[in-house]
Amino acid sequence: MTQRTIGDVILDVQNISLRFGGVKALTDISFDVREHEIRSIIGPNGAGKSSMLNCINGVYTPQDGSITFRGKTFSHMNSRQVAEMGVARTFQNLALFKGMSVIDNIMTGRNMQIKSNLLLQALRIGPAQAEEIRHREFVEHIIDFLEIQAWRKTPVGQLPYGLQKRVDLGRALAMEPQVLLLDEPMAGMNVEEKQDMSRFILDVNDEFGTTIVLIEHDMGVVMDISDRVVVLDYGKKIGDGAPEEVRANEDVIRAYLGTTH
Ligand SMILES: Nc1ncnc2c1ncn2[C@@H]1O[C@H](COP(=O)(O)OP(=O)(O)OP(=O)(O)O)[C@@H](O)[C@H]1O
Repeated sequence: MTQRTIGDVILDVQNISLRFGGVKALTDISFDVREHEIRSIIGPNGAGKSSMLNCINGVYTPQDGSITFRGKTFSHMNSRQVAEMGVARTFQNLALFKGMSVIDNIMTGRNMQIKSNLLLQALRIGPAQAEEIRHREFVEHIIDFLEIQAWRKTPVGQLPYGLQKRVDLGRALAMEPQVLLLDEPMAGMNVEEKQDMSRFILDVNDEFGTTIVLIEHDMGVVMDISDRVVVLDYGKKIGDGAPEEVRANEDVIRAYLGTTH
């Protein structure tokens, strides 16, 4: 990996417990994420990875614990409020508008940044026009960065899966997040697509300075690109540290031996 400066703690997860009826999805989970870091959460199926991401994202409200983002602690915040604080995410099952073009899908990520009122936007006059031009420029920059110029006007539903994942990343980047949550960005990809996506994640982290929290099943990818890794198993944290540390952790080895990962 290139030499990057990892900063102070930007996201602090403290003693999070989450239950669904009798199911304990997460039990007393604590970990932190430092500014500019690539931090991964791994674990076998049903370990609690998506639940953890959904707590950070404001989709689920944990019964216990707190999450502090840039010094602000929240336990009851909805997804929109979390997004406004600077946390964006991509989805395991793509959440794109299949009939809309690549550009228009990425533009939806700019919605929160648009300040002018709806009528001015609809008429494209005055400040709304200037604003639209600015947003459009930013979106074009993302399109160039993700090397998807050739498909700018193509409806997203017509693109191969790997490219759709890239558009989803573009939509999240359009929000100019400080922290980007990636939910299995390589799921369903072939080797080449995985290599491309790994490179884009590293470049986003490097060039945009975005802090990244990543859930991923492909252990090879995780170990290659992460600064630190949290390991969950049955909703409990069983490992936390640099990739080489986690790889040598007996509990982690045991948890993975019984699975297909
Ligand atoms: N909305 C829900 N309602 C009830 N139980 C849930 C809900 N979401 C998750 N769970 C349960 O919580 C546990 C953790 O699930 P979660 O999806 O967070 O794991 P995961 O590590 O992301 O799994 P996978 O790798 O298969 O996506 C599982 O037992 C799951 O069945």
